[in-house]
Amino acid sequence: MARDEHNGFGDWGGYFEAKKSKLEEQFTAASDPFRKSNLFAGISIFVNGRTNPSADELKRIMMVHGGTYHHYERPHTTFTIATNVPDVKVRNMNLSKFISAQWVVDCLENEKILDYKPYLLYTNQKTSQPRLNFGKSKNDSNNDSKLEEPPLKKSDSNLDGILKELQQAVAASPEKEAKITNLSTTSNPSHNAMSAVDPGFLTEFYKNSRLHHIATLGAGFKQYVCELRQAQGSKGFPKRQDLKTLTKSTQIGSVRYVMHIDMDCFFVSVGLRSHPELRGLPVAVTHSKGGSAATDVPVHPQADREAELELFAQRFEHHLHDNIKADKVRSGFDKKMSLSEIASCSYEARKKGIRNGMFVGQALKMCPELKTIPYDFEGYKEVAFTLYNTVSQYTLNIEAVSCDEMFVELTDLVDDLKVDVMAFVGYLRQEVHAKTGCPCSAGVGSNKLLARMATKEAKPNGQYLLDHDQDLLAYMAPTPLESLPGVGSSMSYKLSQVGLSSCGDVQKITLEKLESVLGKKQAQTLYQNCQGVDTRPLNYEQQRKQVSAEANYGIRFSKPIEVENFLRQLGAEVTTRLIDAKRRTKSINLKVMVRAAEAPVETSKFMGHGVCDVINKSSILKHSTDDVNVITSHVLKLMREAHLPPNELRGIGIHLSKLEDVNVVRKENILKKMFVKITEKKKDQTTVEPQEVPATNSKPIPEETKVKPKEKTNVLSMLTAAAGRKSLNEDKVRNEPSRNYDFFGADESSLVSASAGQFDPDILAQLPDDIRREVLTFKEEYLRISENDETGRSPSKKLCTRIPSPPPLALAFSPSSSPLNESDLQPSTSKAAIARLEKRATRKEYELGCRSDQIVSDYIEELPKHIHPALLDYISRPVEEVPCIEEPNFLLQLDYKNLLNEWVTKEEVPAPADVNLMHGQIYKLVKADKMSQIYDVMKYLCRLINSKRSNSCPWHMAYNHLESDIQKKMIELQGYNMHFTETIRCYKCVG
Ligand SMILES: Nc1ccn([C@H]2C[C@H](O)[C@@H](COP(=O)(O)OP(=O)(O)OP(=O)(O)O)O2)c(=O)n1
Ligand SMILES: [Mg+2]
Repeated sequence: MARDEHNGFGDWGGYFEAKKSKLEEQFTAASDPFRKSNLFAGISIFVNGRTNPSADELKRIMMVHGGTYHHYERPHTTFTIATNVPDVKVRNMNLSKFISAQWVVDCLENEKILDYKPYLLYTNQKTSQPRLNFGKSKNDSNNDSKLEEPPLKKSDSNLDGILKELQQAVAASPEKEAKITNLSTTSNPSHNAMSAVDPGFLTEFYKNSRLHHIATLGAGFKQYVCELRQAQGSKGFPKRQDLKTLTKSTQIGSVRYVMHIDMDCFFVSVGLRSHPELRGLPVAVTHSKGGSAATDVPVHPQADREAELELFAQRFEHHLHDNIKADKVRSGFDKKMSLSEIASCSYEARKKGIRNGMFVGQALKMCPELKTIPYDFEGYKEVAFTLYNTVSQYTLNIEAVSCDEMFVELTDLVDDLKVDVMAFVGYLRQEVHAKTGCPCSAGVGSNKLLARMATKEAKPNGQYLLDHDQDLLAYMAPTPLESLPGVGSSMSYKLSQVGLSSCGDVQKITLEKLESVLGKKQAQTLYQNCQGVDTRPLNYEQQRKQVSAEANYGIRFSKPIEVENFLRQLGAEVTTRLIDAKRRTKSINLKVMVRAAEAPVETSKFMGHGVCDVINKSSILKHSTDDVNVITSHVLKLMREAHLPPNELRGIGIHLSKLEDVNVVRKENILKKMFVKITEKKKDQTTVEPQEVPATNSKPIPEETKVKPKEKTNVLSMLTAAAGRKSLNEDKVRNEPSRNYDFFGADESSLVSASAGQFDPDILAQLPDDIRREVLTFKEEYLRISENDETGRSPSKKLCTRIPSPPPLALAFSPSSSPLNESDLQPSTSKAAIARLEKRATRKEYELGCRSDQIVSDYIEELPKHIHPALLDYISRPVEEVPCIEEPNFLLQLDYKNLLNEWVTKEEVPAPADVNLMHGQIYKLVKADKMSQIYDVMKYLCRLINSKRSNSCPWHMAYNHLESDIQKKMIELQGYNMHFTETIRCYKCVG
């Protein structure tokens, strides 16, 4: 199986291609002896009609000055030289390449390649490349008859929204672009800088954010394919008729063909269309202007680049096990080098060791002659649409991956037309190149994995078929594991720890061994992948699962009101995107990047985010929404709950998930039904109004969203923790005034909704007398303990005895301990569904108001670190009355997951009795040699705990304690350690 360089034109096409190539070869051979200069190196011309100088003279000029003369127009012809061309021809031609012969003459005279734009024949904007005006009517321009038809299918109304957004995003004036570019290079940042406080910041930020453009385009094309498929009906593919002339297939029987197609150095290829003089050179697309601007970047006097980058590197190494990123960061130590990233670099640059994503400063060290070109977001969009529209003429079995990449199922097409698959691929690539002026590569295999592998072989500007009779094991063997789908830095680290780094390594071990490292599901997939097997189907109708808006540049605030204003803008932005996607959300997540305590205040990348801790907080809604007021008010509430000082914020994002289609008729709400039943059952319990009513929410909170706490301990925890937090905050603020900010009472902004540290009198008033008394007693005691803490006496014992002890797990065995019966959960009666719903119900209660686990955990989080061991002692202390569950071991019961689920989701702090019980049951499993059951139990338990709030430290401690105990027992009884794949993710209590 050799690389298929065949152009795919089959019998008739092959002749012309051969002829063209021969003429080119003759031309090249003839030119050498007469070569005077290499002025036109990398440039090819085709002369169309009469010109002055004549075609012969132009040919001679090219010959002696290193250029190429094409006797026929080729897709890769750089320019078509002409005086004018009849309209009828123009319609099928790429106008961006038509220039006057005078350009050749002037280049020769000036002895350098001049900008060709002033010589363009067919454009109404002589100084730039002709632009495709999406959404603009044909009559808008006098020259429209001469302009190429936009390659966009205009029937698509939703797409118009995406396009409009993109169009606005790329319509930045040059001055504005310059302003943003200067942000990273200005020597006096405070004068020119635009920060998130400026009202126009967000618009400006998104205009210039490449990641925003890539993400928007990628999501847009997934939606585009869906809509093309829905609009397709029974129209068929008339363009398939053109393919009937292709080489016939020699394959007998049905063989699966999946194609992966990807543009070559996409951003660079698009950019080179307006910079042909740079073809063949090392080129990179980046915000940095390159040259001295990239090697002599002014840095804030208080920024400590080395310290900051070392912190970054350590985080990459220790948390993500990503040495590549760590090395990249360390490469940026040089004080004056630009930290702008290279979005894409040409293959000539790659030969010098430059890679996409590298810092410009570092790249310039490797290749000082590297040329940098700016972004052309409009161009990327235009080419991407042409790519998708070209493929969709032949088939709609397309899985959009990103703006420059897709998978295409070719099996039906090839069967239908009985053509050679690679002949089709060649034809398609030629068509894309001819229409866009940009090369692409394609790989074909019997599944997605192999198709993508084949593309790697094909690049640049080629195509490759991984034959069905190829020895796949041998082919896959050298492939590094991290290049397989789903293998990220942390999984590849885990694998490398047990000596597995390539597919060949995995091929040599058993599946069981791999399962003990990764767990069943991941191991099975990886095992198959390493053998070239990939069972993933192509996903044609990818529904949007998440919509987000995030800014991690320019985030500098000093007052809560500024944060609030910004959140309102971001809320509006994310809601617009949600509406454009025709979706509604049920889950609102606020992601905040906060300067890490050890990170310098001034970041070395001006207005960048520097080293941060990431905090995520979410609200789960009862009903889906696309109302900007609802979304914004939840976001404000979440920010308020985070208690973060405005000046420490470095990045803010809103992520909307659990999306529902606006058009889908809602099914009966099972949860609502369940809540009603629970409420009925708990008529005797106290009812408490939700603590917070978002100030900005114009709509009243619906009756059913008001919270009914399950147990008095929740209310107690909430109230006592508020007091505790206040006291501890005061304590901390004294030592470290800029952190542990409390939005409450800090400013007269509308973020303020409660007075600091005080029990809400309204809630207090609604409590039954006995609880109120307990709360007030507890408050006094807590404050007294805090004072003791200040004087250095450990309050741990007292605190621990006051932490509400939930009922032991043993109670969970009694059906009456749950507020739910199976009948409450109609129509589903499966136990898994019950467990799921219970978990959701519990979570929902927390989100909607109680948040008891959050409050207690916050409270524990605030405790001085030295108290953690005491807390662990408490959790793991031997309990005299360990509930006696002899046989059968509940961890061997079918529904053990339900029990664990109930235990973990319902309790803020694991009760010692329960922890003891778990230890006892697990010991029995160790003794009975039930390793896979221990593995499954621990994995499930760990996942449950990790899915709790990140600061559920008592649970983290309990789990880690359990795990280390198991290892001890393993060594003692079995003589070896178990390998647990799940670990607790908490940087506060583990480390
Ligand atoms: N982290 C990223 C990933 C991608 N891109 C942009 C620039 C790329 O040109 C384009 C397409 O990404 P590819 O991974 O396909 O990379 P290229 O097309 O540049 O190179 P290749 O020829 O390897 O496909 O997306 C980016 O700016 N930042
Ligand atoms: Mg690409």
